Amino acid sequence: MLSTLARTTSRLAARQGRRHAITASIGGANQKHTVVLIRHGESQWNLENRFTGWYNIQLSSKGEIEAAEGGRLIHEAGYTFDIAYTSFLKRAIKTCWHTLEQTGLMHIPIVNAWQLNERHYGGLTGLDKQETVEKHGIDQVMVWRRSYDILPPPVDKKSEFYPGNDPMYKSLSPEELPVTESLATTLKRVLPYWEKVISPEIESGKNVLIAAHGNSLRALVKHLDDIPEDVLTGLNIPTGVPLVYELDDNMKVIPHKDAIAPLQGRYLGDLEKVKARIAGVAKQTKIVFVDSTP
Ligand SMILES: O=C(O)[C@@H](CO)OP(=O)(O)O
Repeated sequence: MLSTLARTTSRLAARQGRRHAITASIGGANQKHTVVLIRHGESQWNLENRFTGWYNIQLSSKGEIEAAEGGRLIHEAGYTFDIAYTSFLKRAIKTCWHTLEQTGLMHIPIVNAWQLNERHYGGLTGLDKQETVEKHGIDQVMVWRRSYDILPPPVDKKSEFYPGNDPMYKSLSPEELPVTESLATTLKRVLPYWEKVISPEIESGKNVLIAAHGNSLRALVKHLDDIPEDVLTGLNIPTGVPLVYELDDNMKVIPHKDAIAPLQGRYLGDLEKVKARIAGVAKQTKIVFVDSTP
């Protein structure tokens, strides 16, 4: 009993110390800013291995747990937020809620921005990723999944997967409604939102949480970490793992010693497990060897 109490007390002291360090650095001459990114927990279509994009699928039950676990890690590490940004999609919104619940911050403002949505997967939306490999070949599918600026085939404007048919997007102009997106075109909406809306809030001293998606976050970290296009193709972001960035006065990333290249921010949690989860994202499409021996 006593040892449990002692452990809890020392954990709380460490947490308070870290909180204090963050606050002190914000008040000092050399301001240091913190932003925490988190990809949503596993969705039902991640589980079913389907191209998702803007489809508004819910978290799987494992994804709910991953999101809460991500929030718990953030809380344990002592981070706190003044405002949270998320997309229009419920898998990211729910992840944001879980994070704020675990950190005791359900009262802070949450801003929903369509600009943080997942990249739109065009005509691939809803298709099984591995079946798509069997039909079109791994090289073609990897071009669609990870090339920087090659667009997947467009979605039919009559399809339920075209955002113009969803009342949720009625405030978007026709030019803003995608029929397909590459990472490059995703970046064209993520980056202005970061620069015009999120970054000024961080510069003003606010601690910010961003709960978003694999590819909208790949676009954001391309900018933050200045990742070249050919390196970005190999970057996968795992579900539900917090990714913490510390930024200097000029909003430049201060590299963390535990960062997994090409990122300079650090993932929270057991890094070996994080690496295994990153590999899991890459393995959603794989080459299948057919045994032709008689
Ligand atoms: O299907 C999607 O929308 C994304 C993220 O789940 O997949 P990928 O990792 O293949 O870009």
